[in-house]
Amino acid sequence: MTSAATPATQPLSPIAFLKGHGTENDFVIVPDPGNELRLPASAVAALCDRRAGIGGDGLLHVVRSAAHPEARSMAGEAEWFMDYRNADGSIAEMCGNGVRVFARYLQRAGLVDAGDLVVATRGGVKRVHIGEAGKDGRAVKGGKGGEDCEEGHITVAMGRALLPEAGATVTVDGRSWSARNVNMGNPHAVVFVEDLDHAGDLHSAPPFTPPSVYPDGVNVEFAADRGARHLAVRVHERGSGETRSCGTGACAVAVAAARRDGADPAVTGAPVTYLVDLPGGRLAVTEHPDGEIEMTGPAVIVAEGRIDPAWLAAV
Ligand SMILES: N[C@@H](CCC[C@H](N)C(=O)O)C(=O)O
Repeated sequence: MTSAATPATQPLSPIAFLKGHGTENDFVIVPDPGNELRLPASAVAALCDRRAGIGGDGLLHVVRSAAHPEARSMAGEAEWFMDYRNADGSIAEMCGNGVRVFARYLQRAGLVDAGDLVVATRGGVKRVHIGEAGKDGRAVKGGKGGEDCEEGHITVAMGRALLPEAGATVTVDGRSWSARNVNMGNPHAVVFVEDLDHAGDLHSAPPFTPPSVYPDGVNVEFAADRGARHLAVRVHERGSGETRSCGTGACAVAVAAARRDGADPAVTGAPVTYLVDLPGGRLAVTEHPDGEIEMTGPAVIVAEGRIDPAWLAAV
């Protein structure tokens, strides 16, 4: 995680924001096409504060790629850059639920239509497909907020997973498990447990992971089998704490489960799909023989409003 480069002054007029979520992983969305806002870590943390701010697991800063130093090189491919921040203000490479909500915002704002688009992220350019209401064959049935999602589900080509050989140990409240190390652009430690309650109270006892293996921190997923290619997951996110869902985490769990189950698509030549149930809803994750991972789920905008610029400048 690094710190953000931001302009020195804040505009004085009210700043537009929206609030949205994907399987209850919730975000403050701040449209800023020209990258004119000053959003240091303290401002992001204040906006994401659930009592003194708007509240969210993270913030989606919506910027034209050409206007952001970290995205300029992707501007020829992708017009929009998802400048993603965790709730504590730290920067992450990728956010799977965030990129669906980001696409939903672009659609709602009339900046893109349903169908295919590309979004620039710190983890590279991601291909996104916005399904049309009621007729998209990729809809995930049975998920909370799933089939009822008005505007259709959104599928993201998340890229390939890296599976470093070096494993790690995850410790919660004196109990330890060996974890599978999976990188989805951002780091994940996946632990298989028999019962998700074994992860305990992740708020008061967050997981400990060795800094020698994860010097920049890590997202930790606890996964339990629910049936054939069907998993239930709880997640403790780097920079945000326990959240109700994590898209990159669901992908990491699905890949780790496929390797555990001897279902590596690169070997079998057949795609493999896992349903991943998180406290906030269901995601479907498909790994293809070329290694590409597709994640499908809902994305909802719930509100929009204005931020007081004087308040933001003072936090
Ligand atoms: N909730 C996200 C992941 C957000 C970033 C993560 N906390 C990190 O620091 O890597 C998702 O849906 O993938």
